[in-house]
Amino acid sequence: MSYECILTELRGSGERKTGLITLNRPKQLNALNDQLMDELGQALLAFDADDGVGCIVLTGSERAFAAGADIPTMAPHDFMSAFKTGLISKNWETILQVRKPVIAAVGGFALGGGCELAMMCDFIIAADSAKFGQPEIKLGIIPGAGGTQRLPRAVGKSKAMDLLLTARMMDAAEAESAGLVARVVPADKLLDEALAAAETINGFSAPSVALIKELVHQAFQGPLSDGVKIERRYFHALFGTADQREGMDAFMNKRKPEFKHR
Ligand SMILES: CCCCCCCCCCCCC[C@H](O)CC(=O)SCCNC(=O)CCNC(=O)[C@H](O)C(C)(C)COP(=O)(O)OP(=O)(O)OC[C@H]1O[C@@H](n2cnc3c(N)ncnc32)[C@H](O)[C@@H]1OP(=O)(O)O
Repeated sequence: MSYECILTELRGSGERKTGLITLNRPKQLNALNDQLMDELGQALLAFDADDGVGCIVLTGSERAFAAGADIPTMAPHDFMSAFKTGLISKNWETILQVRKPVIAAVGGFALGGGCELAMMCDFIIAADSAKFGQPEIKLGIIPGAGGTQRLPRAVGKSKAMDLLLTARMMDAAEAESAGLVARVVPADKLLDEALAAAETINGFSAPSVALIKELVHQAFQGPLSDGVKIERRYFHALFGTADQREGMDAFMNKRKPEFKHR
């Protein structure tokens, strides 16, 4: 499949590869327009459906992961046109349908919709050059793709309010200490580190990987007691897989497991 606003390729040396998606509107700092998000949705769903793909890595350019929704696209709208069209691509939620891990490799600016997109991924590895923010208030609007909901859950109420109300950016170190980012790496090592993390995950049992992703997202949905109950059932269920037998046999026989991903 050829795209205009993104680049896609398969990376990795193992049986299960990593689907690498690079946002590719560098002149506009990867601003998210309809075409980019429609292409991103297609690429995400294609990698998710490919049994040869274990993980997906989403990245941008050195200067910007994404500087937000495309402002010239939004500017002409009024309430009714925004309300009727949903304003930006129907694909806003597509990334949330993906069952495989999506790692955001963020260098440079991740602002507005760019920060929201990164927060929709399963975890963020940031370059030391990364800057995060939700500066929508400067445009006379507010975040529209989960920024006011996911940011407080990631960094706490006070820091989220500070970032949302002052429109200031936070650098990679602050983002990591606040809990938004899993780890910070040198900018020139960002993609290597993200692909290495994906390669590690690709080697583990696919049912375990999928259930960990599903259960961590469940932790934000309901009461702890419900989440623990659901986790316990999935824990028991994995004892019905060949990979559980392979994983425990490999440990007891002091050898590397060869998971069959079932
Ligand atoms: C399939 C699943 C998809 C899931 C998608 C999930 C996300 C949903 C996406 C929709 C979200 C909608 C709701 C969202 O909350 C709303 C927003 O995002 S509003 C926009 C928020 N962002 C901003 O306000 C940042 C705007 N940009 C800047 O402040 C500055 O550009 C900068 C980033 C601080 C960099 O400044 P400089 O280094 O000085 O560089 P320039 O300003 O000269 O920029 C270079 C070049 O890029 C163009 N550009 C930058 N940002 C945008 C943008 N957001 N839209 C369009 N174009 C942008 C800028 O105009 C310059 O272009 P040039 O003038 O040279 O032609």
